[in-house]
Amino acid sequence: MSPVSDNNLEISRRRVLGTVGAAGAAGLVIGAAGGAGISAAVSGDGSETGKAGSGGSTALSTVGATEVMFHGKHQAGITTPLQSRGHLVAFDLAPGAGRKEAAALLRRWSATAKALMAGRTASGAADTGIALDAGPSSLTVTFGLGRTFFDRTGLAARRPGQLDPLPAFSSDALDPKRSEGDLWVQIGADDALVAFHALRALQKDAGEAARVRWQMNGFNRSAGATARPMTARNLMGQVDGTNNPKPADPDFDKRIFVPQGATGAQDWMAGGSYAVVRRIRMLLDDWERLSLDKQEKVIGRRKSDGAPLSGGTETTPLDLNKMGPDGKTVIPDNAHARISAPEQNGGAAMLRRPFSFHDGIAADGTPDAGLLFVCWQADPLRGFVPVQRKLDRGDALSPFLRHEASGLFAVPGGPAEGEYVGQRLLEA
Ligand SMILES: C=CC1=C(C)c2cc3[nH]c(cc4nc(cc5[nH]c(cc1n2)c(C)c5CCC(=O)O)C(CCC(=O)O)=C4C)c(C)c3C=C
Ligand SMILES: [Fe+2]
Repeated sequence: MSPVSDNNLEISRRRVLGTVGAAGAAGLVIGAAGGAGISAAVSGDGSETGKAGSGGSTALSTVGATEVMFHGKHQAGITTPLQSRGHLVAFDLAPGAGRKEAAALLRRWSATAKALMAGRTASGAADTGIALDAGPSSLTVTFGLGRTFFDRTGLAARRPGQLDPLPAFSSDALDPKRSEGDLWVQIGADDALVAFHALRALQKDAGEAARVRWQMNGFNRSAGATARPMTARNLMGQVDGTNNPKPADPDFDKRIFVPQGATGAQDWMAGGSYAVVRRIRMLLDDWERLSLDKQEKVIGRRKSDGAPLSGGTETTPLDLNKMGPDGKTVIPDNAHARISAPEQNGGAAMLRRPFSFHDGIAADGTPDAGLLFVCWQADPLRGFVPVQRKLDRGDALSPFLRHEASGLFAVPGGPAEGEYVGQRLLEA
């Protein structure tokens, strides 16, 4: 088994253990801190996970029993392996709600997230019962704060410069109603009911303090759908995620997380990260009209297995200088993988952790489908922004995409035991 991305690395470990689990202990606990490593195997009889096995003594499957820790250096849902279901939801604080209400809300949300991620029922809001019988199913709940949060709570002086608005890009067709927001929540789980249950519980917890501004639903391939752990595919059919930074890379933490010793306006962000969220519609009818050869040239990689057009396997580094018999570079000058590569962007890198979306068929008959692109970095000005600027100028993929919504959120570090997310900002 050759892991091909950090996500797959983790998935492969999980599945190796999961195979063992089928014959014995079935559940796993995944730590939220630093690389989502597996910290322990737990019994699958339900004693560790609350709801698990409530209907009898049958052990949960590995998918159901896998638990991601709420507490840790970083919030869960950043380096956690991709889950098969996702909800992204942004809230605005209600008129009149300020710092006190925001602190109480984040305290309530943290308590609910912790309980649900452990497979227990929600206590704050009456539990809806949607997730009864299921285990934690790798549920993660990740909380972020938007630029406007700091004005609403009187904390503008502590707003990091990293939350300055993203520049406008020529290919943007952004809908402000589906963009930004005071607060952002990313929910991921390997079970659709567990994910929806968390969404409902958090929405109820918001009570009078905050209202939903926008919500988007996404998905990835289900755990166990492939014969061996593989990098995900997107709705264009491409293997997507291969060249993500890996937790084992020496500069991974520096690139993705705000340093622990951060000072000034950033001190409360130590261990945190910045999420750029883009709803990117794929113009699938146009894309699917391209021949396979043209599709592969647009990306610079083979569609079948994600290998670079310059040769090798999926994990072989791109040879950007390799020339073809026609005297042109084998990976075209405007290929997406070339233009977005860190070596073409002064080292700019980000951790891409997307969900696909499909919201039915639009009035013109085209699928309203694409990518809920979520990327993580210590500083968007050294991650998303330079790369998107470059893509905006000459990416062969751009004609097949439409950026429909955008958000930038500060995602505080993981809460210590007894803490809620954002406490270091709100109670300083
Ligand atoms: C600004 C950042 C990026 C946006 C927006 C983006 C959109 C986007 N990408 C794909 C498909 C693929 N992207 C791939 C690689 C890749 N993409 C970005 C950045 C953005 N993509 C980076 C930094 C990289 C890695 C480059 C490298 O280091 O080699 C690939 C190739 C496989 C891989 O490495 O993941 C594909 C395929 C789509 C469909 C899309 C918008 C919908
Ligand atoms: Fe990309």
